[in-house]
Amino acid sequence: MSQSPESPPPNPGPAPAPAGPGAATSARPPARNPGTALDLAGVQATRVNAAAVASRITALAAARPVAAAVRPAWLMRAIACTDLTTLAGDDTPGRVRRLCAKARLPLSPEAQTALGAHRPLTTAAVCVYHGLVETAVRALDGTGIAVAAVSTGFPAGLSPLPLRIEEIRASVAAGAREIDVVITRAHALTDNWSALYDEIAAFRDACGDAHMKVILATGELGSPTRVARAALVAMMAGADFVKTSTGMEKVNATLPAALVMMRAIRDYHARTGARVGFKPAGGIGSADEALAYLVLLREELGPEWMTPARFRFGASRLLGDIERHLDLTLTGRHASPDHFALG
Ligand SMILES: O=C[C@H](O)COP(=O)(O)O
Repeated sequence: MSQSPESPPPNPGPAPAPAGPGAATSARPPARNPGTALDLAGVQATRVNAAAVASRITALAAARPVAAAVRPAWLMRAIACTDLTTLAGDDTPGRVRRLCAKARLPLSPEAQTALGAHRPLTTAAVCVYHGLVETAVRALDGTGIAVAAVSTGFPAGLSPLPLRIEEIRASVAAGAREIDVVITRAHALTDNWSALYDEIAAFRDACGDAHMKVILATGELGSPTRVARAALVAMMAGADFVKTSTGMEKVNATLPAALVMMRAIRDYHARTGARVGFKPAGGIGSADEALAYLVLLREELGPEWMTPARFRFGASRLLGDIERHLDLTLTGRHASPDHFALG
């Protein structure tokens, strides 16, 4: 198993996606990744050429941008694929309820109509710490918007394993339909792939019917090869999504890390037929960044991944910037930076 970012598919530029704004905000993937046995030889054989990754990302930046005519549809797709997140020490039930109100109505009905949305637009999920899961579940009741909980001693993931597993179970019992788990980085950093596999498999078992996103903390893994190997191990252990970052590392989501993870997802799909989702998270705050990730996603994994079932942004600030962009499209005037503060 090897990645070959040095030979990317031809770059067609971002052909306008019939984004179907507001489409399918159901947060549940159509089928889960059952996982496989740990293929240690396959993991160890995986190597990534960092220079080739960099050159692919440079080429992407130089390609033509998403055409102005279809930017609103792409940006509404970004909203539909967002896990609207608050993960702060001073989170309160009131803040989470306001965030949930924003998740239910990320753009005004008038704006949605003017932008051509075919059905009501919502975010895919609201992502909170365990202690606020019940508040979010109540606030989102009847909407179909999932509550995602960060569990397993987020963000460092260094609490005792039984406590991390218990935290997952508690979040599921409280109503979380999605669980974002963090890996023990030391397992990846010491090439202890079997320990990493066992840990993630135990997390998956504790998740039960809740879908599991595995956070690799790519900024702490040291090399793209290690990112690719960790992503593969996570998928073999049953990850429904692989996610870049907690938002708390010094380096969070990056396009190079995203490319490496998308290629790992592609490899895994080719080997098993399972379509694992991808979630870039941490530090993604602008509409232009969101478009860059969506273009990369479309080129690397194809349009069938451009759905909340297989793609999410983990973001606390992104929605505000997308709103400003869409407002500019509609009014021709720039809103003040704090006009769309929440989200
Ligand atoms: O999982 C999501 C991240 O924690 C969000 O990070 P952010 O606050 O930098 O957008």
